[in-house]
Amino acid sequence: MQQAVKVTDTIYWIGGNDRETDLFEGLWALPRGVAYNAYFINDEKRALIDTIKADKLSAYMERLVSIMPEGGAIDYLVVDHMEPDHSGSISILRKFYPNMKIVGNKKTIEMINAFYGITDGMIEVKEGDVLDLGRHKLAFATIPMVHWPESMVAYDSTEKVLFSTDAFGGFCALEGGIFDDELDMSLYEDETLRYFANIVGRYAAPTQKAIAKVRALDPKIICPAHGPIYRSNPRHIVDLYDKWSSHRTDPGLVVVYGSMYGNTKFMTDTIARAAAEAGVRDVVVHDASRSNLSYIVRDIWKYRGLVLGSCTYNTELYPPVAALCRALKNKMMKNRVLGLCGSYSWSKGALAELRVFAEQCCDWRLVEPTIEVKSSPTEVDLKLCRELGRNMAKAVLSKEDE
Ligand SMILES: Cc1cc2nc3c(=O)[nH]c(=O)nc-3n(C[C@H](O)[C@H](O)[C@H](O)COP(=O)(O)O)c2cc1C
Repeated sequence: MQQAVKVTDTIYWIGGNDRETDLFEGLWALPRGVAYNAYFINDEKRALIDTIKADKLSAYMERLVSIMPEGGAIDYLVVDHMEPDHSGSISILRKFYPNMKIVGNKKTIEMINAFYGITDGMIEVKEGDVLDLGRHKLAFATIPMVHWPESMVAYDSTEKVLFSTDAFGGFCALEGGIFDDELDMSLYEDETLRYFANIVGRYAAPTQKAIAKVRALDPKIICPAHGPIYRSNPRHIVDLYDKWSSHRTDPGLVVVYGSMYGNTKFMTDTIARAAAEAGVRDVVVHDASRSNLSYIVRDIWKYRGLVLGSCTYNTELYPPVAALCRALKNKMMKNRVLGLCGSYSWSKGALAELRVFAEQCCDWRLVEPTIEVKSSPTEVDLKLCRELGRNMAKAVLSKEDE
């Protein structure tokens, strides 16, 4: 039987790892899996913090019963977030523990009804309300749009433990360790940025508000709904989320191309080489057809510069590049510098669409020259590519664009 893991003497991790789902939300690659964290507080009143994706319930239940007295009851289920990877087992848990009260805010309660048809046995909490479990007192704070409108955190003031739901979460299953001091955090930081950029990033402004609330609490342990539990350095993950959600970037360049026969790729490779020669150490090149969008978006979130290159496809932008532009507009990223190039053979199309994209991203600065090539780049075109690479390097390394 799988065992609960102690977070403190009376708080336990009862989550599960998912290495079977290939695409989170049907979109985002999960080569290293994802963890769904949930917690149990063993006090005079027993409380669960969140449930788990329905097909992972057996792991959750095994861990829970490993520390429950036989036939013991659960008094409360706190629902911090209604996305089904956390709420998916509410109905079955309610059947298992019929007297368990479900604790959520007004929006949570509406959603529980809409998702699971549950209308009774609920306790509505508001900002600042406290649930008394005995020794532990759980205070609730809403963090709307991090990641859904009903998202809230629960803070145990007794042990200074914050249950932070999707805030401070990350991809990657918990590989043996579950705490920040037990894991290779360089891997988890990459996977946490990839999670932030793709799942929470659009809601950067609400994330900033959530961070202000969390800093005021100054928790000793942060227990997110995905990824490691932060107990050795909880401020570090708050600082990282703060950096990412305030659009602070590193001096690097992401180069993304959409190319069928290599001509556009030749242009973007030439730009990347010129940027490297001009001193940009971090240059990341993505083939838009092959890299999962989540990695491209992660790297664009990290670095200051982006070069987009696309061939023309049936009068339009090449479809994987169009999908990326659409995703980037949705993310509302700020404070980036952008270079563009495109190719065509008869009617043009790709570069014009990239220029429209640049105008729509009003917080991005367009770096010249933009380059449009007919079929294959000539020596003159390649010279312009090298010029763009050097100008991107200047913009990326300049302090003014920070
Ligand atoms: C299926 C297909 C559709 C294309 N549609 C257009 C088009 O609508 N307008 C145009 O000017 N060129 C069009 N082209 C030509 C390419 O955009 C052009 O040859 C470009 O240089 C190819 O770049 P690449 O080598 O990076 O794939 C098309 C090419 C293909 C294979």
